[in-house]
Amino acid sequence: MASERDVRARLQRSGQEHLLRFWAELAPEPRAALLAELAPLEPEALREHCRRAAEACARSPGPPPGLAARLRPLPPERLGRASRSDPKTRRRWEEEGFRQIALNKVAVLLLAGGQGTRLGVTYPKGMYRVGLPSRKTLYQLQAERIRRVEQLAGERHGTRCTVPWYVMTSEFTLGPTAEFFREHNFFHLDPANVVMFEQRLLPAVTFDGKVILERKDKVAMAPDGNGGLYCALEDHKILEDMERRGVEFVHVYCVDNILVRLADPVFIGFCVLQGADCGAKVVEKAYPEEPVGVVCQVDGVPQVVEYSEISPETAQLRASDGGLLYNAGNICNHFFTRGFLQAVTREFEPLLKPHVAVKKVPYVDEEGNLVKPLKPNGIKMEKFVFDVFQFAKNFVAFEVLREEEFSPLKNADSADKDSPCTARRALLAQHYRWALQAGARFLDAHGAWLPELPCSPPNADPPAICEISPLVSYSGEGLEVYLQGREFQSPLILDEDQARELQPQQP
Ligand SMILES: CC(=O)N[C@H]1[C@@H](OP(=O)(O)O)O[C@H](CO)[C@@H](O)[C@@H]1O
Repeated sequence: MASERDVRARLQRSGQEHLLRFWAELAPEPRAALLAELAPLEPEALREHCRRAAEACARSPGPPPGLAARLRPLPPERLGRASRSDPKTRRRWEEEGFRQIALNKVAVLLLAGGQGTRLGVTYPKGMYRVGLPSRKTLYQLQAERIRRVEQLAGERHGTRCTVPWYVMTSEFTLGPTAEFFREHNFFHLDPANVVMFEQRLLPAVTFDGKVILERKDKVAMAPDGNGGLYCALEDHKILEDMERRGVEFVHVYCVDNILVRLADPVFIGFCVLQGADCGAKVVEKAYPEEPVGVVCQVDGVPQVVEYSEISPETAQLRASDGGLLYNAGNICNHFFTRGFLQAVTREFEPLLKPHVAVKKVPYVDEEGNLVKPLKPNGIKMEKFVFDVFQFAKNFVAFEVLREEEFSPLKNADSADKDSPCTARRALLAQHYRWALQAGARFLDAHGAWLPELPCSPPNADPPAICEISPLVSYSGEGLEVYLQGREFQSPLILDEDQARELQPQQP
């Protein structure tokens, strides 16, 4: 283990010796913990990290000057549309996607290192229950969609196949996530096909470039953003694991979208048939200030401009058809070939520029008191997963329907958007639509017909509660055998047991 002297000397070189200012008061155990935390910080890198943070913070907040003039919408040839394509084309994409899945060439990778601060929970977001009748968590829904897509691909191609699930966690989420998966028996996935790995943490820094002490014996550390993925892939030899398994295509997604389609065959097939090395799913932005990044071009190169970095004037610009000019909302669902990820980890990662987030970071003051600041006092530096798009040789975007594929869980129920309540409604409304399309009808408690969609306002509960297990249907397929011409009273919970009961008996 590194000695206090070594660590102190290194900290001096990076201008951060204040981190040991409570050393004399610490007992042996906290001393060891602090040294263990400080020892891996390279002096030059730490000095540079602090310098960049202070410098970025000194610049005026908001979009970089001149950005607006460099932006253009994505050209139409880079944009595919799931909803506006003819059924034959869609089917071709889907078939290709299933073919690749059946060949075991597709993996999913979950970005789950975030701390869920806006949602206000102390545990990983994936463990959250939005209040579905089944009481399923986000993790469970995702696991079941993986199982179902494996099954569908396997049935089509007469084979058994696997979609490995890579889960990037952080120091904050690894322990509880791993335990949760174990407690739930990996949701009946083979644990050998669930690979958890940890992203790095970086110290939070004050506005004048000093690393913050959270306690006398602990540095305030934060995950390095979802773009920390690329270092983490390298740190944990994840691309080698993919290569061993024969994985060629990776669907990367973030944990909070309740409607996420894992390894979506339509998206995968579209990207593969386009010969893309990198792709992003998008939805039409709902309103100019919506907190989603926009997929566009900067100086002719595909990029995402994050919602925190676009000016309100630019976000409000209209195209000639009256719609938003920057309309392609990023839903954090990305496609990468393994080859592209390899090029990123080997070559491009150091070129990714960190973004600055100004946050309230609890700290210990000069007298040793713990302080919970009321105003932002610290800087966290984060890389963004989509910042690698600029290095793609063939980038494509793929537009999907919001109501079918995007309802993120960001805030607590006190907010009117992107909350547990809106996520639950989005899922239940979707399942109600699927059930009606499959020929079900719903009755109220008095036996009267309940209305069919679309009739309920977007923010209301659907007329009947209907929840369909992902193990029964991945994206609305195959429901007619259970539902066609049948009447149900709300709630209908169509899980595997219920499906067996509803299945027509073979003579
Ligand atoms: C760095 C990053 O990936 N930001 C993403 C991500 O935003 P967060 O606010 O960080 O959750 O998810 C949004 C979609 O939910 C997407 O629009 C945005 O661009």
